[in-house]
Amino acid sequence: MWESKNIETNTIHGGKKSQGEHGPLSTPIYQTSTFVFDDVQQGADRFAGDAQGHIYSRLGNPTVDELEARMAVLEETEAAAAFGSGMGAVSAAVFGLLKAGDHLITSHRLYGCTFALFNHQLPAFGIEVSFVDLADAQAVRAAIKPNTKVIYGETPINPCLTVIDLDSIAAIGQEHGIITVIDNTFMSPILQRPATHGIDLVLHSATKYLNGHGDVVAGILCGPSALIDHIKMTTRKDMGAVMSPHDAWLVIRGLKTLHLRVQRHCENAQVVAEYLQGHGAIEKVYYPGLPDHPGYRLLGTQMQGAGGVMAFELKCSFEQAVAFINQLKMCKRAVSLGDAETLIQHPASMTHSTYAPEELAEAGISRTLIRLAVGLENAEDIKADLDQALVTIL
Ligand SMILES: C/C=C(/N=C/c1c(COP(=O)(O)O)cnc(C)c1O)C(=O)O
Repeated sequence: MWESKNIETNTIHGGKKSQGEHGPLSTPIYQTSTFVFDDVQQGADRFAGDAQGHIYSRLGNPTVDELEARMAVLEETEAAAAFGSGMGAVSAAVFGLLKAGDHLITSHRLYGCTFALFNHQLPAFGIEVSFVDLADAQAVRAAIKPNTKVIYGETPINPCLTVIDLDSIAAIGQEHGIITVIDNTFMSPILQRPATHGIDLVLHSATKYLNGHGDVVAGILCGPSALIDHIKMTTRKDMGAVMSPHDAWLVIRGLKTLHLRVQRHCENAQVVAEYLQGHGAIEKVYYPGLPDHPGYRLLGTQMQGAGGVMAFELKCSFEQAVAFINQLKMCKRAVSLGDAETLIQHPASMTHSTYAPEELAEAGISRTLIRLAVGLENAEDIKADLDQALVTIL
């Protein structure tokens, strides 16, 4: 298995197992639900963990195994587990690490369904949740209780791109014996590797940049072998949010161009963010690549680029903001991000509609906030499409 110190090479070769029986360059798709045993003893030994070998694709599949090996190399962790969606990874992680009576510290700013899981489902299972500003180390420390087991956050955060200092969160976790989990979806390992800052588990909606072509819903969790194996053999095996071998094959293919795509997303986003910041119809642009963004100071250290997603406030009414989005011709009105196409959406009524009005206000999500996931098109075309739509609200 070839491993380079250069992530650009590892997106192509890292974690690649042997060539296999016929030496295929492209990883074979093991499109099978189950695996045949030579005899009863072999089956029993595999179930008991006394023998290597596959049993059933909910427990592991050769194509999925290879994706997991590749992701562990890219995030610089011992192991990884693949899931049928990002939320599959989120739920397997928290239910694998927490039980009734435990306490989770998380952010009041999260992707909408993650917020809904933490705000509604976990308490129903007797798990206490505190929502704090994870960018405020004092607030995090103040929230710690004797039963605190996990600190969970995203950085940059969906949808306003708030940035959390990974070294600070990792230090708090290590000081107090609390497991830290960071959702790295908005960065990808190309721009940020939380485990290298001491974060225990790194999570992705592989639906986004990792796959990068808008044709897979998937999730990944990277971390120490002990934690990953525990989650695989409990909340993934028994809750069943497994990734299909075909989706694993598609994500492996996506990874091979990840470094090129992320670079282009960042270049385009910087051009578009600066264009928007200078436009008379724009109140505010939230993008870590702009000097006025609080996360700008972490560029070049924690983050090797500002990413492809930004949010902005329009100087207009809600109705005008809707008219602006509906006026766009090339940018696609769709949720998700990290795809070749530029995608635009309205968090308050879409990805973050799980937030109550007062919760939206606390998270800084207004009804005129728009999230833009900049794609791989020529940046001039993206600007031209935005420009022709913005004139409708000037
Ligand atoms: C429609 C979906 C969006 N996001 C999802 C998402 C997930 C959940 O990932 P799956 O969608 O379950 O793969 C996890 N973590 C983060 C930071 C996310 O943004 C969206 O924002 O547009």
